[in-house]
Amino acid sequence: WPELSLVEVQMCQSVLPCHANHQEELGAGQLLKWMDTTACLAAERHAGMACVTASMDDIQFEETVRVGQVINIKARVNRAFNTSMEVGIYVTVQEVLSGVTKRVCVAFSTFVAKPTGTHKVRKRLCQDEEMLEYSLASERRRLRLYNEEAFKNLMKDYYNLQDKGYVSTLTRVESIELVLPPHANHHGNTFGGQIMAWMENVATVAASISTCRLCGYYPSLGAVDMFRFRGPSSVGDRLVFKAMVNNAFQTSVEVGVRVEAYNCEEWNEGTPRHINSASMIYYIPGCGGEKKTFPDVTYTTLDGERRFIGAVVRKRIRMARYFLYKTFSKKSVKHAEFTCVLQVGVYVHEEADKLSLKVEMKVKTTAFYAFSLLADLQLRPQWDKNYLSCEEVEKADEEETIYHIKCTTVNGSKSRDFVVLLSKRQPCKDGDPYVIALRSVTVATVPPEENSIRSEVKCAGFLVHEIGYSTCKVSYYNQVTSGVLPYVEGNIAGWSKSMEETAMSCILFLEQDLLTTQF
Ligand SMILES: CCCC(=O)SCCNC(=O)CCNC(=O)[C@H](O)C(C)(C)COP(=O)(O)OP(=O)(O)OC[C@H]1O[C@@H](n2cnc3c(N)ncnc32)[C@H](O)[C@@H]1OP(=O)(O)O
Repeated sequence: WPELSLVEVQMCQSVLPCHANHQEELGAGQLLKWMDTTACLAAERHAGMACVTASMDDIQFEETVRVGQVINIKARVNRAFNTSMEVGIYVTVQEVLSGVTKRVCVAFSTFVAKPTGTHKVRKRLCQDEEMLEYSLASERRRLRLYNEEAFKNLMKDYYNLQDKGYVSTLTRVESIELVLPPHANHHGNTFGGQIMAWMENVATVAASISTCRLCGYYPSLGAVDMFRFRGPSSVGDRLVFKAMVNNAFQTSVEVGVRVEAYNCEEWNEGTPRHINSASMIYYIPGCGGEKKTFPDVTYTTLDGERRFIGAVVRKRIRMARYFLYKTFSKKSVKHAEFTCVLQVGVYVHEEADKLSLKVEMKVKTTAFYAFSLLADLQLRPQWDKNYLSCEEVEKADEEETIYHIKCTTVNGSKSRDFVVLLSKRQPCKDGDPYVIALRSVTVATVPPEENSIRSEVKCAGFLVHEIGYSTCKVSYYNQVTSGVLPYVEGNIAGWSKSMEETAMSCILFLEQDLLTTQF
């Protein structure tokens, strides 16, 4: 056996019928409990003192675990900050007879040393092979501490057009638990994992109302959104769990759960403490890995609307984080719709280490007009604030021109420049789009400059479709390279809306130009 280091803890559990649901599958709540306990033991081992769970990042469950299999949970302190630590949790399942092992999920929890706010945890020295995880831990910390603000910012821009579907309040579930000593640690605090297990319990009932009653299928928990433990609860508290379906997407539903705690006094006065809120994402497993579709949901109250739109925003942020985590682990194949704000839609497609972006814009101008303006790259600094300047280098023929683009600096690094060939084509027949394609080229007349990083555009451009009288759809595509990434990473991670802003500015440019030409 390799020695476990002082920052690692491992737990092994045989999955018994008492851990499983009626379908003989391990309940996600039970798994979350084991994960939280293992991670807490790793944190306490490193800190040398008691710790509490502050948060658990998004988790995607990749495998169903069944009775008779063996679960292995490995938790390791990736990085110690000030009074908090990030613990990485790696869960696998093993088929006992064959020995085949599969990954169930990877999660990241933050633990804070207790008593909180006073005890700094010692920094951890790491080996070379741990350096990547160590650096990524601080990136993840940035994402999780910014999560609520990113959510609030994005909420301002979303609206809903859907008015059909079953009313979400039909799925409302409420349950109560009394915290007893077996539910708490030796300080009397309710275990975070126990709270997550109770939350999963009510969320599953709410999801089942929408799936079993309306479609005749049992739901499975596919992912949990970031959990934040807002405040402690302890032995003797009554915990009230309220769950409801917030929104249904094509093959998933989001269930929101709110937890309120009352001690005896608060119980008599009816003044609860809000200690936790989380969102859980369910799907209906079909045959051959296909997922079944869910019926639409709608709402009748303002609170319902807030939850409905909130689910769309959380999906966007979750997909952004998922992409970043997957990039770290080099495993991919994902297609995600990011936003649909006003006339702009932003999409990402990720496949085999390639990330592509698509921005769709609905523009009130003719396709030919939009095409003519977009095909003149020297006009782009007027609407794209990342472009400092763009000069024509060479015109090969009517359809092909080489440009030198100078871009702004990002994240304090040097500015970047690109030398690109722009090729434009008009439609051959009705229904075909106008095409503008961009890719990097090397030309002797524009050598790399010392104060700028020469970067690459692999495959980018615009497709312009006529969609009616004086209206067109402009789709912008970009296969993201390391040179382009700094300009779009804020969008991918969910903390910036620069792509939507640039798209809005492009729409204004294309539409205003038409106005000034007409009058
Ligand atoms: C298996 C046994 C373990 C358990 O189950 S423990 C029971 C479940 N957990 C709980 O009851 C904790 C309840 N929550 C709390 O007590 C407080 O909210 C908590 C976590 C102490 C944070 O209190 P605050 O007043 O916000 O403290 P603070 O602003 O001084 O921050 C202290 C350190 O915590 C970090 N933190 C706060 N909220 C976070 C979050 N959502 N995600 C990740 N990290 C977070 C914060 O960055 C700070 O870290 P650092 O000192 O800079 O290293």
